[in-house]
Amino acid sequence: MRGRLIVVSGPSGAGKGTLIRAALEAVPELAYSVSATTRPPRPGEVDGRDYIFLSREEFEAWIREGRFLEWAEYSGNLYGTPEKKVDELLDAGLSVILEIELQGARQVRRRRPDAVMIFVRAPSLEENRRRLEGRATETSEALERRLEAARNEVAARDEFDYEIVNDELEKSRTAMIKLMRQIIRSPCEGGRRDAERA
Ligand SMILES: Nc1ncnc2c1ncn2[C@@H]1O[C@H](COP(=O)(O)OP(=O)(O)OP(=O)(O)O)[C@@H](O)[C@H]1O
Ligand SMILES: Nc1nc2c(ncn2[C@@H]2O[C@H](COP(=O)(O)O)[C@@H](O)[C@H]2O)c(=O)[nH]1
Repeated sequence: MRGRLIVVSGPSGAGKGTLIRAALEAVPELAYSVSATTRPPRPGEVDGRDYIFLSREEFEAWIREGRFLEWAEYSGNLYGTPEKKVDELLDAGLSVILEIELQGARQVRRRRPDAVMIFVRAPSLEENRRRLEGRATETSEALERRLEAARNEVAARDEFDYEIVNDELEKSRTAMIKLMRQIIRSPCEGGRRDAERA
């Protein structure tokens, strides 16, 4: 049986990656879609595992060749989901998580109406700011750009099927794992489904 396509979106710093890592460790039927980006690697990031790091010219060639399921410009860099790999994983019976921002999530929703859409946010924008500051991966200018984008993203949260408010970490990890198991078990019906808030 083909796996489910699962989009996890929400502001930068909300904790998407943290919750996705917990779900990948706990649920063997899940796979992670490795995105391509023109953003430079952060210390510790590995090409092919965290991202496929491309130059802008290479990324634009991939766009022309139709290799992306979705792509978007975010905070001055390009990000995109290579489509072929996603379909290979789905055909192998795995459910595939896309960790992507809002413009990309909307594209996936249009192109793959059977995708399940999950929104992750921090309990407040102030807490989101604290997390981004604590992660210390952004310049102050980039951090402000990400928080500006976060305001628009939070305003769009009703476009999603499920929402996880990532407040207390252990509780959110448990909610994410439970939700992933529930999605994997549920039949693929296409279109929107009843949104049980996580
Ligand atoms: N519930 C939580 N309470 C406190 N800190 C958290 C919580 N969840 C995640 N964090 C921390 O917040 C920071 C941002 O988390 P993470 O990198 O997972 O966010 P993200 O949404 O994946 O961001 P990006 O979209 O930029 O990749 C990290 O330092 C992480 O350890
Ligand atoms: N539209 C897409 N957005 C993506 C993709 N891969 C990651 N992202 C999102 O970009 C921002 C910034 O990520 P960061 O690693 O620089 O912090 C974040 O919201 C990611 O979810 C993608 O393939 N397409």
